[in-house]
Order: sequence, then C-alpha cells, then structure tokens
Amino acid sequence: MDRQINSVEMEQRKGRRLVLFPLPLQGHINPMFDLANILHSRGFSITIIHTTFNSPNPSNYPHFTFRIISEDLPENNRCTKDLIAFVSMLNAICGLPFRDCLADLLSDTSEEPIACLISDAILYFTQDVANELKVPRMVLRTGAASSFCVFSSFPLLREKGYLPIQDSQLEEPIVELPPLRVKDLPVIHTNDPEDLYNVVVGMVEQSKASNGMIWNTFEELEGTSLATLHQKLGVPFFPIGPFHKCFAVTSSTTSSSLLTHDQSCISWLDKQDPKSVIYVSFGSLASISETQFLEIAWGLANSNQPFLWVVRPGLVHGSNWVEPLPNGFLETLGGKGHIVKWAPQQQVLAHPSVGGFWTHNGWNSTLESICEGVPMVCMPCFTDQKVNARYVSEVWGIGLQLEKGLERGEIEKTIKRLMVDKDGENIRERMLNLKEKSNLCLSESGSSKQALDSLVYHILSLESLTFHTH
Ligand SMILES: O=c1ccn([C@@H]2O[C@H](COP(=O)(O)OP(=O)(O)O[C@H]3O[C@H](CO)[C@@H](O)[C@H](O)[C@H]3O)[C@@H](O)[C@H]2O)c(=O)[nH]1
Repeated sequence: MDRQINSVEMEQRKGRRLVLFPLPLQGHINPMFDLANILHSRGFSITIIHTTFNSPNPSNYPHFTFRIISEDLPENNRCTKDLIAFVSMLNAICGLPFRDCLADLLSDTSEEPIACLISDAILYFTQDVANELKVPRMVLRTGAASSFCVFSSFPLLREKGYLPIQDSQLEEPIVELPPLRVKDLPVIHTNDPEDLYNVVVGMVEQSKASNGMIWNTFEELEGTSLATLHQKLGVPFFPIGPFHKCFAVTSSTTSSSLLTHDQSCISWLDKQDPKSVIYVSFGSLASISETQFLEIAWGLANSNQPFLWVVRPGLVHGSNWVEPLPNGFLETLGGKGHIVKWAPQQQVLAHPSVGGFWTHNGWNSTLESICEGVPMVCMPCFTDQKVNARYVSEVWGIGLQLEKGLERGEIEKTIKRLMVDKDGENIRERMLNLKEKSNLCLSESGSSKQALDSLVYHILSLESLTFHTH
C-alpha cells in the first residue's frame, strides 16, 4: 500500500464484512468467536462459515450471519479417534464446498463487500482457495507463538534426528530450542506419523503465504518467540490477546461452548475457603485410561485439598462417565470434592476460592489461568500442550509439571507443593505479576490494544490492495 488510510476513511469503511472460518473443535471455536466479537465491536460485519460437524448455534450470535458447508465427513473419522487423520481429512474434503460457499458470498451484492477471510491456521487448504478467488486471507493461530516456533522447526528437527522421537532420547535437551527436551516436542500419536509432519508443514507454509497472522497472546508474555517467528515467517503479526478478556465474563461470551456449563460449580465454590480449591480439567479432547483416572481420584482425595473436577463424558477410555470410581467415593470425602461434566471454566478460574489449576495446558486454559493469576499443575497430553507446559514450569515459573507419570503419591505431593508449600507462594507471586501484565496489555496504551488498532488498519489496507488489482 502506498498511501496512509486516515481515520475518516476508516470510519467510512466500517460496514465491510469479514468471513471467519473456525476449525470445528472447542479449543479453536472459542477463540475464533471471541475474535469475531472483537472485530465486530470495531465496526466490521461478520459472516461465519462452519462445518456441519460441531456446528455452532447461530441463535447465540444474532449479530453475525452464518453459512454452513456440507463437508461429508465419514462417521468413523471423527476427531476422537485420530486427531491428525481428522485434520488431514478436513483439509482434503472441505476444499470444494468451502470454495463454492466463499465464491457465493463474494458475488452476493446484497451484503457489504468482503474485506478478507480469516481462517484457522490448521485449515491451511483455505490459502489456495483465497488465492484462486483473489480474496486476502489472514490466519488465526489459536495456540501460543512459542509452540508455533517449534512447529516451524519441524524440518530442522527431522534433519537433526530429533524427529521421529526415539524413546531412548526423551530426556535429552534440544540445544536448538532451549529449554525444551525431546519429550517436550509437540507430537501426537497418529496412525501415520508422516500425516503429522505434513499437517504441521502445511500449517506453517500456508501461514507464511497469508496476509498476516492474528495471535491469541500478548507481547509481554511471548515477545521473544513472537520476534523470532516474525523474522522467520516474514508476514505481519498481530498479537492481540488475551481475546476472552476483551469482554466481561458472561454467559454470552461463553456461548460458543459445545457442551452445557454446569453452574452448580459456582454455588459449590461459594462455600469453600479463599484460594483453597484445586480445579481440575483436561480440556475438550484429551483422554485417559481407567488406571490413570483412579490414580488422579486418589491423588486428589489424599491431597486433602477441596477439588472441583471436570470429568467430560468420554474422558476415561471405555467408560461413559465416572463409573470406575469406587462406590461412595465423593461421599466419603465429606463434601471436599465436586465432579461435573463441563464447567463454566472462565468463571471458575476467576472465583476467589480457586487457588490452583491442574490442567493439560491447552493454550486457552493456560491463558485463562494466567489472566486470573491461578498457578498450574501441568499434565500435558499431546501436541502444543507439551511446549506450553514447559514454558509454564521452566520459562515463566508459574506452575509445576507432573514429570513422573500419573501416580497418586506424586500427585498428592505436587498438589501440596503448589497449594500449601513455600514453593507455591513464589509461583503465585510470579503468576500475579503476569496477571497484571495480561490486564495492562489491553489498556488504552497497552501492546494488544495497539496491535488491534494496527490490525484494523491492516485489514483495510488489504482491501485497498485487492481493489487495485481487480
Ligand atoms: O469444563 C470445561 C473445560 C474447558 N472449557 C473451555 O474449553 C476450552 C478448552 O480449550 P483448551 O484449554 O485450549 O483445550 P483443548 O480443548 O484441548 O484445545 C485444543 O486447542 C487448543 C488451542 O489451539 C490447543 O492448545 C490444544 O492443545 C488443543 O487440544 C477453554 O476455552 C475452556 O475455558 C470449558 O468451558 N469448560
């Protein structure tokens, strides 16, 4: 762009439409809808394209318009079985229906003109569609910049022999990416490891080909990783997070939830002592064995701390819900434990009774914990969670990682270290410091607020570029 867009011009251009396309998984839907709300509040109209699988409820968003694509996903290829096979499949089968839907929107003169497409980094096929239809594409990356740095190093990691991971090397440091060890690399079990490599490379390369990346993170947290990555990818970056804090926590900001929030947690928390409760949740995708489930249950019980535990239906292999627990397990604890299927997590973390979060370190959970100043027990399961957990425990010093597997004695010890010991006090202090930074970055002169202003200008400049080339 060879000219400045002034604020008057920007004002006139309000009413431009943005087309957003989320990856249909809870941890990706939430930030995409938060972003939609943020950009809507800045004057853009919003159209959400979504799949039939995990489709959102449009009635929760009367201010957006919705278009559905029929992606025809085979019943046996749902995400629970093999996440990477699922993601590869989505990238393979969504191309045509997505293209038709976007072309239709672009030719619709009854709506405002489309300024750009914003799609999830993992839906990398959308870059080719955007190129073909000559619409700018911006990428939303729902994970951290630090883990994306590692993804962008996959070719190097393979060349140096770190990938595929050898069990004998798990504890070895990765000298090129301190303080990561081989066991912190963001991998996941999949039927064909080559699929994982291809998905990661597709995601990184097509982000590089985009018109810019929007990050749910902030400079003060991930400045170093953002700078390294920015240099490597060479596209404009907009770290405008934490998204969910741009709006007050109300039911309307959590209505992108695919499961119903059990509000009984809040009245139960109201009865507990300040900072006494450990909140336990492993997000929307992770699963554990029955043995691990029982070790967690006994570790929690033996820690003697009150606990609020989200046991999502499907969390425990081979069980519908909490059947493996011994009869009367909760009753014998005299009200010290409360189990729900799905919690209003942001409200829970903001509750004064919550003093710790035992998490799988999905990026949303990690960020939500930081924003409420709640120190973490880290139990990463797969992909970026492993990198996030390492950063939480070793770089930011705001949590303790369960390093020795899931064993009740170890769990009890770690919870006590975090919730009652001196160690925990130091961690809590660092966490409060970071919480403050997460608030400041959204203030008028804060880094995320400024990045958001730049993003709005950038989107408008993209539009003027496409108009020039037409
Ligand atoms: O009882 C619950 C548990 C979770 N949540 C919400 O669900 C989201 C979960 O997201 P996240 O913590 O990121 O976990 P996953 O669902 O596992 O997220 C996927 O997407 C993330 C973002 O890309 C990645 O970091 C993870 O590795 C990936 O598994 C968060 O917003 C939570 O607030 C609830 O509302 N209620």
